Amino acid sequence: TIALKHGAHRIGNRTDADMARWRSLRFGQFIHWGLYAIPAGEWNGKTYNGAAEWIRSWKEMPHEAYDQLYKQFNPVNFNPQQWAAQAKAMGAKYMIITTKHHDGFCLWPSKYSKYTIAASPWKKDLLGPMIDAYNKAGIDVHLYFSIIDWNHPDYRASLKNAADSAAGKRFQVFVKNQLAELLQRYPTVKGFWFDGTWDDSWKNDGAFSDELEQYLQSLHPGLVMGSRLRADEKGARHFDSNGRLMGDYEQGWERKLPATIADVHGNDWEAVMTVPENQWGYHAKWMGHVKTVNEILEMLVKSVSLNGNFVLNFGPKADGTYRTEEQQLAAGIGEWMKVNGVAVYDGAYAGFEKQDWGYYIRKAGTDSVYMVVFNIPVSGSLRVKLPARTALTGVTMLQGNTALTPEWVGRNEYFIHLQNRQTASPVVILLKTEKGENKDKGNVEKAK
Ligand SMILES: COc1ccc([C@@H]2N[C@@H](C)[C@@H](O)[C@H]2O)cc1
Repeated sequence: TIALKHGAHRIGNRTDADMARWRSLRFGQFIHWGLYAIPAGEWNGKTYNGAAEWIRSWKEMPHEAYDQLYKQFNPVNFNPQQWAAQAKAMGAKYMIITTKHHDGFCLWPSKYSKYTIAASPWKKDLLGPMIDAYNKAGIDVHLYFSIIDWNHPDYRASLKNAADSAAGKRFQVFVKNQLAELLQRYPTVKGFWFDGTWDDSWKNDGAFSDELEQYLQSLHPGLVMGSRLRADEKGARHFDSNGRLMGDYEQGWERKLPATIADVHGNDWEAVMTVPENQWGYHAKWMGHVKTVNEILEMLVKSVSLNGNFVLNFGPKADGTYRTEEQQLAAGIGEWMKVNGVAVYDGAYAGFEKQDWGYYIRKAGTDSVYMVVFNIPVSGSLRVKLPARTALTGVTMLQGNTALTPEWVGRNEYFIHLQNRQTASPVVILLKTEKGENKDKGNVEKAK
């Protein structure tokens, strides 16, 4: 291995209570809200085909025009209690809010910037009421913070000369001040979700990002921060030059999921997902495929089955309301989570051989394993292959709490025959297992 001063400082996952809590929550809500919701992906009658929150970078959007939008930001229908109730009904256990996206506009009245909600017609802090409402609903809050800041005069993508370096130093002080300010104003937050850390100016100063992470931990012990914040002193990001994960969980799964358990290398990880193909901020015209409830449920369940968290993104409108598609999605997901969330919360990799019908999720630290079935075979027979010397002692269909009698096909293999093959939602079955050889305990049928 290479001697690194600013690489990973820990081998293996964090085992403290704050991280165990983050891991147990499994399902989060991302919220992208800001000035970009005003143009909503359109300008001068033209539609921007990129992600709505990137419209300032569109050649059809003059920077001056975008930078005046804050004068119109007035979310008169903002109702944080309603937002929190919707998230709670959906079954989300944590929420990540954009405090400041790449455009640099702050949703809180930062004393380090003029480009904040205080300068808008709304004037008032948006983060405080949101964090309070979500915490009251029993939902943890994490703060999204973009290092890239298109509005700040000292932001440099790269440092080409002494003047750039001086600006870069001033910018680092600004970042540190804003992050400390956020922790001081909102002490109940559980973590930061950093973004916009790909430019050379950041990548080439691994020492700063390392010191910043440690500084934030010292201000707020237990803070959970993903792998996107840091670079090591050789410019390696997420994984240091020895291939070791930096930060508390792998944060690279954006609009994509790992395929198998091998892809996560034993690390904690989190996936963040858009409802349409690629829109985080509110876009008036969603193009391409819009994910359904069952598609989202499969992504959530697959993530948990591979020891990860899954975060679904919402993009409120400029007036503070949610579009119908997002409201309906939240409600539909919540419908299923009400009955089956027990298979998601505290869920972990089961260690069973993957089958085509769906995913296994182990209730962390127990002998209970849930089967979440997305693909009922034409035969209606679900094959279950247990690890060696694991006996199956009980099978229960969650819906209706119905005991099932599996067919034992020898050694540690069973079939579970489903009577009803028509289902509009994923079917959840609870397996009780115990160490030991499978012998006919009367709770299984012998193969004929
Ligand atoms: C260069 O490609 C991207 C893609 C997405 C992003 C941001 N990360 C997501 C979580 C959103 O905030 C998106 O704007 C930034 C750069």
